[in-house]
Amino acid sequence: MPDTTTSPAHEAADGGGDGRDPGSEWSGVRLTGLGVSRGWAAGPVIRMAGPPALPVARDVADPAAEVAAVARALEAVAEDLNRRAADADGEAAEILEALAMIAGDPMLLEEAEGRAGNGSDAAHALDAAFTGHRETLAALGGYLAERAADLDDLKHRTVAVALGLPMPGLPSPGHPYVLVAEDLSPADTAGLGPDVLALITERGGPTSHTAILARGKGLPAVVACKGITDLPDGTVVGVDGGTGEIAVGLTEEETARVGERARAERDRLAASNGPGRTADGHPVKLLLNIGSAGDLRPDAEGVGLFRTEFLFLDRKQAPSFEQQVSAYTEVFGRAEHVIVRTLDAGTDKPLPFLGLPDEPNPALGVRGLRVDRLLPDVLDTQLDAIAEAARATGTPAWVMAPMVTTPAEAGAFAGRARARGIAKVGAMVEVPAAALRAERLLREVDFLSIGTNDLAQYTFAADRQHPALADLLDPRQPALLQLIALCAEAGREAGKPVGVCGEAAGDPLLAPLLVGLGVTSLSMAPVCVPAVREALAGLTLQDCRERARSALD
Ligand SMILES: C=C(OP(=O)(O)O)C(=O)O
Ligand SMILES: [Mg+2]
Repeated sequence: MPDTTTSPAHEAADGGGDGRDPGSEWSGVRLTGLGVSRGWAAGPVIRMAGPPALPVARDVADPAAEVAAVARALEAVAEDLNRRAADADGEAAEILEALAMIAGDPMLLEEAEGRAGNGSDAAHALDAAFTGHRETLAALGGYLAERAADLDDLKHRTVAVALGLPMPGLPSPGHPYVLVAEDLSPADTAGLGPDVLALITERGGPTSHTAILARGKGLPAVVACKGITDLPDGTVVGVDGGTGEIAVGLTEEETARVGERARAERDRLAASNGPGRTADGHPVKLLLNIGSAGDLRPDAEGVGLFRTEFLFLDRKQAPSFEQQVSAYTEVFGRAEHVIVRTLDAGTDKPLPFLGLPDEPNPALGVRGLRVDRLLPDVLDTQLDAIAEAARATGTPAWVMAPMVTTPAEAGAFAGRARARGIAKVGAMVEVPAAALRAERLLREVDFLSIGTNDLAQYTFAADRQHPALADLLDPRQPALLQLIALCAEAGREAGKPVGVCGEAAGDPLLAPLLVGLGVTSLSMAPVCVPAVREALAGLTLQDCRERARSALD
């Protein structure tokens, strides 16, 4: 593999800066998707393989060769998992080691070898052996039944090896690469290692949680890119996460230039600092959207959205009170103002440990605060843990609930939070019903935070993950702006803060418009702060208001 890689991804490059688009200078074939996380990168693509399809059983001429192939496949999978475990730490390492042990289980080997010795080809022998073990575990119920999904994962890996296909799951080629996938789960995205330069998916939408996680990691990302999974592994591409342009077959010189541009842009934006304000000094708090303490930045004005569910995405067991206290304490100890959002599970953010039932229409089902209807203990434990972390650090906790729909829900949530001594209680506005009743909501809570990602999804009845509906989800749509204006007006009358924490807040073209509508803070991925600060500093409050007025028209 020639050394054609560059890694601006981890340098928090932002493509918005000097107005030049390095993509416009790239030669060769182009593919286009939706740019969802700005920054540039160049390097060889590697596709994330899906589970292998089991072909029709072969006639076996040499059973001994199949027996040997079975053993080799199990060994290769165990070795790969152990290698990954050595590179990981904490819980991830423990999970990988446990999986490696299952792959090395002598009973499994004996079962699969027995089938291969009796005339099955290696892939079918492995498939049958894993399926048998899975059924046994599922029948035992409880914790062991939960391990059944692990066996499916191992089965897919070993069968892929036996068929000579790449193992499914995140690749670990040992060099930097651009990750290409049909789609990625939030857990896959959260687990991306430092060798991933950028990610490109064939499906996905601009406000999907995969896009949000990529932005949080400062990783250039393009979604809804048709044809990207047809590229052979190793093809060198240039990625512009701002425009969504992918240049295929970049030259070495072009690759090097991408790295230089990204570095220069990073340096330029790093020079911007200080609190958010317009040219005439109107203050607008610029806050961070984080998923863990690792996303914090020292120069920020605080955290406007701590997505606590991102801490627990791939867990099979509910996090304990103590584990939560420790995670929240880590953040409270390092930031003075933190708004914690209680767990927002469901639809595109599955939390397996909750064991929520499958639903025909999950985005309209039991998600966010509604999970409390089925599992009230989960919210109680989380509020206890937040209150304890606040006490331990002396940081006054601000807490808000996702997917609040009615003032009664807001009031009930506020009552439970206040009973624990939580300083400020808020509601997210993500459902049009909540925006329409913002004034009533503010009788129950101390602040509102507008989640434009979901508010757009529910206002326009357009799935936020749907690549073909991005135009409907555009937050410039007057209907959405009108709902935001209603909330801001209610906040002004009540004398209570109303912020925006959806992805719109981090867009330097939209941020002034939101300020013009009257919102008091903008919370965004850390990588977006410098460009938004710069955009606000170039306009007066009156300019912002005029932009808002013409957008509403
Ligand atoms: C901030 C929001 O919440 P999330 O993206 O996590 O659903 C939103 O919906 O805008
Ligand atoms: Mg939301």
